[in-house]
Amino acid sequence: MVDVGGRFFDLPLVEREKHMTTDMTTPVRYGTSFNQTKDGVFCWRDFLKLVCDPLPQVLPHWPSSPSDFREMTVKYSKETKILFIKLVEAILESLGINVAAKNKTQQNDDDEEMLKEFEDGSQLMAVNFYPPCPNPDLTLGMPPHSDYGFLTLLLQDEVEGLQVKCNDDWVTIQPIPNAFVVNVGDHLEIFSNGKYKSVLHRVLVNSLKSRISVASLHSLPFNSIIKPSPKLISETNPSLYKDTNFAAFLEYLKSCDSTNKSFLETRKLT
Ligand SMILES: O=C(O)CCC(=O)C(=O)O
Ligand SMILES: [Fe+2]
Repeated sequence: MVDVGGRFFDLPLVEREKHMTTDMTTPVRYGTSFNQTKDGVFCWRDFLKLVCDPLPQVLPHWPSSPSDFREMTVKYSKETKILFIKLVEAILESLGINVAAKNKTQQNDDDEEMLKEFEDGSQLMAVNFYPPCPNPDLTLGMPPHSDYGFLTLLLQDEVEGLQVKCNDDWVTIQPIPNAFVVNVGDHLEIFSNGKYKSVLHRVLVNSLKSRISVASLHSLPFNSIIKPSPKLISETNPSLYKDTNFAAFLEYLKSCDSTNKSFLETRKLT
């Protein structure tokens, strides 16, 4: 995926810019830091964002060049979805929401229903390309942010750049070949009523090497309400977050371009 993503960014600009749009709702969006007209903050990054579901509807919009792009990306998105579901099963179990139980009871039916919602969930893929930067100290590849979804499966090439905020320090995440970094997103923080914390991260650039990463963002279906799991709420454990949905998130993005975990902050009840 890193290879075919890299070949997309090697294409001439006329080919890439066919996918350039300011419409946030299209199934494919290309953007380049060298040709931004609106963004107040410039990041040293080009990106290609692909909505991955429903596949039959979105696929015809995906880039048809390089010629193997669609085939490779479909395969990759399906494999990452399978991994995401496995991780969700483990996370639900860790929260005491046991979907693997074999005994059929009303409760297990509800839990299986929940897993089905994740299987039908939304997936967005962001292929990020960070060109070498002559002044790496003056900019960032990506400013500090947390991902909005449930989990992000992030694949990086061998060039370091990703940093995660740990206590008050930025910690560089060394790339491990063919391994994923799994980032907790805002929706999981809300769903777990704060037991999991979404992670603040940013990307540094360097003057020598370009860098590629592929982020696969997963959450519940686009129309779902994201709220703390009722299984985790009681009189002694009240809900700490307001119900939210993607529409609220998109509204927020339109209304301001601020970074950090600020969307999540707007959803907190305390
Ligand atoms: O390039 C990276 O390592 C991180 C990318 C990222 O945070 C994102 O696409 O949301
Ligand atoms: Fe991110």
